[in-house]
Amino acid sequence: MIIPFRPCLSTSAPFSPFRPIPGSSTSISLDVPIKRGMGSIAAPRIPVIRTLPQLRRWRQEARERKLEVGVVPTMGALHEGHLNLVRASMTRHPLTVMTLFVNPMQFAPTEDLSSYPRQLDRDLSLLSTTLPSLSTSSSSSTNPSRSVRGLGISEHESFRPNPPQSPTAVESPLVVFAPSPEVMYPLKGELQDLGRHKGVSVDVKGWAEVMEGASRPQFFKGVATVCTKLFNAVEPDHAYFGQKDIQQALLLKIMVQDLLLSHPTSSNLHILPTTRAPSGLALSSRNAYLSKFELLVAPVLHRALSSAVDLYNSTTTSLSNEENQVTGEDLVASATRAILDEQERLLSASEDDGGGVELRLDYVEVFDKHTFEPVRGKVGTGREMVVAGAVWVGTTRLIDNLLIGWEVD
Ligand SMILES: Nc1ncnc2c1ncn2[C@@H]1O[C@H](COP(=O)(O)OP(=O)(O)OP(=O)(O)O)[C@@H](O)[C@H]1O
Ligand SMILES: CC(C)(CO)[C@@H](O)C(=O)[O-]
Ligand code: BAL
Repeated sequence: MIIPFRPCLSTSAPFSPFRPIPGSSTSISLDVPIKRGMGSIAAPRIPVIRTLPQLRRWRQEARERKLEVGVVPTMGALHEGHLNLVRASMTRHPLTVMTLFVNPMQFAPTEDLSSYPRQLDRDLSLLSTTLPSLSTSSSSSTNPSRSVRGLGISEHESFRPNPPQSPTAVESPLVVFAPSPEVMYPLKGELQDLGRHKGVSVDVKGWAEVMEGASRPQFFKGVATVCTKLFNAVEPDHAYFGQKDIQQALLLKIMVQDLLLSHPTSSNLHILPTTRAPSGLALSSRNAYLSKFELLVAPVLHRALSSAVDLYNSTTTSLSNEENQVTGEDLVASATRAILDEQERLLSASEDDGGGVELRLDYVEVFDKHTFEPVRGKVGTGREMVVAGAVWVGTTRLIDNLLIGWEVD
């Protein structure tokens, strides 16, 4: 997808990510290790913000300079799907904050909080590939500063040049906010067993109990709570979420509308398309749990959802008679059939074809984009719907969805 460039708010000249913002003693700078010699290329480094006071100073400075801020909330273990969200935000706004926080509150005590992949070094080096390399020469002006000037924001260890060579201070279009659980939940206490949790939580009743919420009853309370906190902390002008977690993104739009949030507003909370592997499998941090044999089976979810969309498309385009139109039940049955067929195939398949892999259907559903109600009876045309599902491949739970009648940003 090509994301159109939109001019940044109130900047008098087009924003250049590497153009220093003049006149500040507390600007965020990004130091760049460079090789000596003409025209060498350097990998930029990403400033990491750990505390609320640091974040607030950084945000205040952005506000004073009228620089728009986009936020990309994540739990880390980054992949190309996350990077596409960051690229979109960086294309549209002069400053982007990626948040990296594995949020205990959205994991039930039985879920995978302790094993969830945490790999900050790798995440930072992947993120640095989203920043343009700086082409420079040995005659570049040098600035010995190697921290983010004035704000006490450190660069991550792995990004310190060793040995330091002529670092050049530049403004960073991208910073990472990686808070500890104590920063995000200052009352501390129980965060997973919500029956014993003391403190604030945010409940989006009526939208949080169905589909993903039916399978993961505390998931959306945890997501809504942490995103409210992240939005309060970052005060983003815009926020970016992935279609892969479509119910989450739509529910957060409803939440910011109902809480009257202004940073971001509901219309500035953007949903971007799912990034997929060539097999169709939606990229997901949890794909790292899959064995090579399970990876052969995992794309079945996308195939199953595609079969429902194909059925919808074939009936709405070929049949003018409303009597013959497809029903929500038909779409669910089509996707379910594809999963059951794969289960049957696996019973007699060789190991190299996924034989021995356990595949279980959690749910497949067609739901209305606006109400989250399951679609039943004749689907008709012009309705905005989501075909969504979840499967277990071995001990890993995977989700995916496709849209009917509408598109994301
Ligand atoms: N394949 C993808 N394409 C586009 N956006 C994605 C993709 N995967 C995740 N995202 C988005 O990235 C943001 C952060 O998601 P998160 O850190 O949970 O990663 P994840 O891959 O979804 O992890 P998990 O496997 O735990 O679900 C969310 O808005 C999510 O929808
Ligand atoms: C939105 C989110 C970062 C909240 O923890 C998480 O649910 C995710 O990564 O999708
Ligand atoms: N991508 C949503 C985060 C979760 O599954 O916990």
